[in-house]
Order: sequence, then C-alpha cells, then structure tokens
Amino acid sequence: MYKLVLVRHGESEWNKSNLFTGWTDVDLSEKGVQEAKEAGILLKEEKFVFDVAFTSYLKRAIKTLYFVLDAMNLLWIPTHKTWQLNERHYGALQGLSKLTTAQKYGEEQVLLWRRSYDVLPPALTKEDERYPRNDVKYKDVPDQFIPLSESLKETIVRVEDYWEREIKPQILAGKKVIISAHGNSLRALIKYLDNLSAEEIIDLNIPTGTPLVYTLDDQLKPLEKYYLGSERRVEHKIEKAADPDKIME
Ligand SMILES: O=C(O)[C@H](O)COP(=O)(O)O
Repeated sequence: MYKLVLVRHGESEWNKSNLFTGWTDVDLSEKGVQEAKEAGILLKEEKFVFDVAFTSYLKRAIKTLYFVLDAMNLLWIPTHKTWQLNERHYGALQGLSKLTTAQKYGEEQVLLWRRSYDVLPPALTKEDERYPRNDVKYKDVPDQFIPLSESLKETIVRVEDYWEREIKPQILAGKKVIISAHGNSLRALIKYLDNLSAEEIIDLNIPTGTPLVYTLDDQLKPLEKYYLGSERRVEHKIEKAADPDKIME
C-alpha cells in the first residue's frame, strides 16, 4: 500500500478576481499564501512526511509547494518541476473574466469550456503574445507539445505521460510523494487514477490549498481518498472552485 498527496495551489490573484488563468504565470494572493501555509501545518500535524515532490512550471504551484514544505521542515527534499503538470491551457480565454464571458456566451457554454472532457476553449494564434513559445520557460519543449488551447482530454495525455514515466516509478520504489499542481491538471490526474468517465469528471471541482490524500494498492489503484481539514471548510472551498462568483467568503 502507498500514500500519495495532491494539492491544488492556494488562491491566486486571478482566482481572486475570477479570470481565466491557464498558463498565465500569476502569483498567489495573500489568502493563497495563508492557505498553502495552513496545508503544510495540517500535513505536519497529521504526521505526513515526503521524500520527493513534483510541481509545475507555474509560480502559484511552486510557491504553494514551498510554503507546504517549509511548514513541514522538508524544504530539502528533491523537487521536480515540469510543464507537463501545468494548468490546462485556456487558449484565448486567458485573461478574460469568467463572469462577463458567461454573460456573453451563456453559462452553459462556459461550463463546457471549464468542465467538459473534450471541448476545446477558443485557440490562441501563434502571433498572440500569450503563445507559450514566447515564454523562455518553454524553450526546451518541442513545438508539437506547445498548446494554443487544451481540453481536459489533451491535458490528460501530458499528465498521464509524466505520471507513468516519472512519478509512478518513484512511488513504486517506496518514495513518499507530494504533487502541487492545478485545478485541471489535478482533475486530469484524478480522472486517470480513479478511472472516471467523461460525465463523472464534469462535477469534479478541486478546492485550493487543500491536501487530497490517496491510499493506493500495489498496482497503484486507489483504495481510499480524502481531503485533510474540516468537512465544512472543504465543502465550502469545493463550492467556491465550482462557481467563484456565487460563493461569498
Ligand atoms: O486556469 C484557471 O482559470 C483556474 O486555475 C482554473 O479554472 P477553472 O475553475 O475555470 O477550471
């Protein structure tokens, strides 16, 4: 049996103002920093220890991992960063308000862009300054993997590939692993791990800064999973992840 911990980054500046973010490299909000620190304290209180950590190329996930590991006195452990754990690329929606986009295109269309399995958000063009090729972080990523937009289906392909090649062997070697990533790159991983259908994944919302603990069998099939923290607080954060404008603090 193995344990695995997943954590979505704490609230970002763009979560706070409810903008489509994707690969935009925005920082944590003050509240997000607090959430990350609290996640680390919770993990420490529950006596979790990690041997190796994985995160994306985006600072909101990297900093969340930093605050979690700092609270646990584990900043020294090896940490692997990869573009393959980045948030799903939101294409030309990146930077737009989720609320005004819903007013313009309808809530149903925005729900499809946000939560469906295979609907692509509108694509960027290669001339757009948001095209990831313009960002030095992705200089070593081959052209065919640089997205103009991604559905969850495409996100799963890159997340699954990284899981199989890099993360799974570490877990099977007995290393205790934590992954700090994003709402949709974690939905991608969870769909794969839990073998969820395209319908089931629509209703899955991941709360910010809340450790999700998996117990896995010898084949890494999930036996159990649960969020750390009070049930009421976790529920509230899940509702907020589903519809940030409707949920007040
Ligand atoms: O990229 C984003 O905008 C957020 O990180 C996740 O957005 P979502 O809740 O619309 O999937």
